[in-house]
Amino acid sequence: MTGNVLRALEAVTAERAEAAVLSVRGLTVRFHLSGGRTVDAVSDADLDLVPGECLALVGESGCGKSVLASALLGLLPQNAETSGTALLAGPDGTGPTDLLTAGEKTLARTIRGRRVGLVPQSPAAHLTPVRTVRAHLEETVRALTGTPRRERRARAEEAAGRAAFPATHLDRHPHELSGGLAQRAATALALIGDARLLLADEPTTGLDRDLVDRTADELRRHVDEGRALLLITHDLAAAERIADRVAVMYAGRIVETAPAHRFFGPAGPRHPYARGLLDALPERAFTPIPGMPPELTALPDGCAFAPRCPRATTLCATRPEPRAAVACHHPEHPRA
Ligand SMILES: Nc1ncnc2c1ncn2[C@@H]1O[C@H](COP(=O)(O)OP(=O)(O)OP(=O)(O)O)[C@@H](O)[C@H]1O
Repeated sequence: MTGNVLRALEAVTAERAEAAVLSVRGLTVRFHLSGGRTVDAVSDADLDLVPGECLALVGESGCGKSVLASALLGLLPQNAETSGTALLAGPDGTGPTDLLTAGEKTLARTIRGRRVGLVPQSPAAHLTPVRTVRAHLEETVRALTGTPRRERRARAEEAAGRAAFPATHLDRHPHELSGGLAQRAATALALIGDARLLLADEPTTGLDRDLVDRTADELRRHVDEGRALLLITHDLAAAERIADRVAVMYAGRIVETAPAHRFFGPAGPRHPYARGLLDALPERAFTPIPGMPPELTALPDGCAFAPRCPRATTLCATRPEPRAAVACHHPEHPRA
């Protein structure tokens, strides 16, 4: 890659960071365990999300995706040590908030639900079993918007409508809902605060393919209305369906970020791990990546994927810095 191309890419990155709803730099999360051991769950992650864009964060189970999301929401446990910045753009001309240093009071009162909407991993578990969907919606309308009692019913129905939750099912309890409807109820709750950033953590887990597609399409609709969506998923088919860009995580690091059309298209990803993930899909080569991810308590100094990588050389004993959004000493050539 020539210096000019690299400079052009850097300029695009700087421009994106400026327009970003969320701009994360050097996000690192380390858990301290008893006996002095540590878990490097997220290392030096950078990402930007602009309005009207969906970024899918993908990677195998345990690679740090949910920890990254929890860090953004200030929901990490006490034994976590965090560094870096995660700037959330302020509403209408006000300055950004660093989600990593904001206090719990700020996060609870002004961020979660209001400026960041969370679409949870298991919607049924997220809903209180003894309350109807309407009661959930009205309570969230009250808590987030301070709407007077007489208008709450209409606001709750509006919120249900925005998430395509049927008005006929509003008086049902969570156990009376199908997986798809529970997902829509949870999405309706996430949309009430009208947050510009939505964070969806494995929103399609446990759904059948048809429901995965419908949930993904609904989330895309909210992106098309101008929201930014960080979609955390190990479901590459869902990511392909709705993402504009894909960030691939391996052993706590983002190893490649690419436009979705290139990542899933004929050119393919450039990091050997990202290519391995795609090749492992049944509808593609159906060839699993050999070996297992490393323990996050004992990460090597160099590239963590090297022991599983067909392209590894002695150079990989040193950590590859990201170049043109790929952290690899020997990136693959585009397939087409
Ligand atoms: N409180 C904690 N203390 C110590 N380690 C933790 C803690 N929470 C998470 N971890 C570790 O951090 C790593 C990343 O976990 P994370 O849940 O983010 O993975 P993930 O990519 O979201 O996986 P999945 O798709 O299975 O949810 C894992 O090794 C996990 O065991």
